[in-house]
Amino acid sequence: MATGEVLEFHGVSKRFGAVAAVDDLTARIEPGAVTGFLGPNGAGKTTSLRILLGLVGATSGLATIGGERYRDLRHPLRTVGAVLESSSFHPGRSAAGHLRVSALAGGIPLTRIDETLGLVGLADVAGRKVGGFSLGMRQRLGLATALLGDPGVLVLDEPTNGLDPEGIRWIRRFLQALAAEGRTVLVSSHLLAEVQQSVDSLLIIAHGRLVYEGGIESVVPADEIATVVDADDRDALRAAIEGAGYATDERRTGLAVRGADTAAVGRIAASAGIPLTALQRKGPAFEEVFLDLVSGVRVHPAFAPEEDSR
Ligand SMILES: Nc1ncnc2c1ncn2[C@@H]1O[C@H](COP(=O)(O)OP(=O)(O)OP(=O)(O)O)[C@@H](O)[C@H]1O
Repeated sequence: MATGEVLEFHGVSKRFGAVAAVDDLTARIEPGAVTGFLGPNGAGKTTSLRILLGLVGATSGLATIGGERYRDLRHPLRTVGAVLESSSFHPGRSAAGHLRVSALAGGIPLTRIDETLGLVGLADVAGRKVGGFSLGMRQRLGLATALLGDPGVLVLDEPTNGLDPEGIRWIRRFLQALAAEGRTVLVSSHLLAEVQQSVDSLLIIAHGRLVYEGGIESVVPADEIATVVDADDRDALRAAIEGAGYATDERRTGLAVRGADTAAVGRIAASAGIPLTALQRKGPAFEEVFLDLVSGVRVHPAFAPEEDSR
């Protein structure tokens, strides 16, 4: 069984002439989770992934997979699988034929061909020419190629680009299952909604710089979130919430609870046996915070310049 590896960027920068495509990127990606690499077009995601995979050299800094640079890995195809683009298949070759070429080149047992085709749901079309494949089928074939060596690390650049909702849902579940097996899954996207629903952890990059690193639930700072909740027995509800350690504020529409999300407040009410008449989240939307972070209007506390402590 493949084991996930930690991925690390240590002060990675890449310049293309006057353009700083990646600017002093330091980040750590853990196994056992799907990590989203989110940023607008041109933010530097693809360049960062290419540096990690040894396809382009960094101007400075170091990117490692399990502590090693890609080029120093003893078994690269068994360590990391990548899908960077989906259009590079020879149209006249079958799906199985493609995997055969990759398996032979990588010294991977040919029995993996049928196994990976089965994994990605292409077993029935193994002998069909790729020229007639839909975009979704090509994405699946790209994934099958990446999985041939049963790697513990998967790196995918915009895997849901151009897919229909069913294809997006399939990839999302597939990646979550791979992470649940303990693999490291890093997936880039410029689509906020996509990442928001499908990743456990998040890196946000803008103009080559990291502007957020952490759990998806912490993107909106907890102290900006409030929950407004109400019950026929408002006094009992207030007592239960305050008993759980949260302060409440009386509003016309109910009690405002700072620093607690709807799930937390709902749980408190349920365990106190209080039926709710309203439960509503208040505070900035994830998208609003994301746009502020990438435009620089907002700086996440962890990335704020150090304050003068005098
Ligand atoms: N080979 C190259 N030569 C010159 N400039 C480049 C090269 N590759 C990338 N760039 C520039 O570096 C910056 C970052 O590009 P990159 O492709 O890494 O961004 P991205 O976040 O992956 O964007 P997208 O979502 O559009 O793919 C852009 O300004 C891009 O034009």
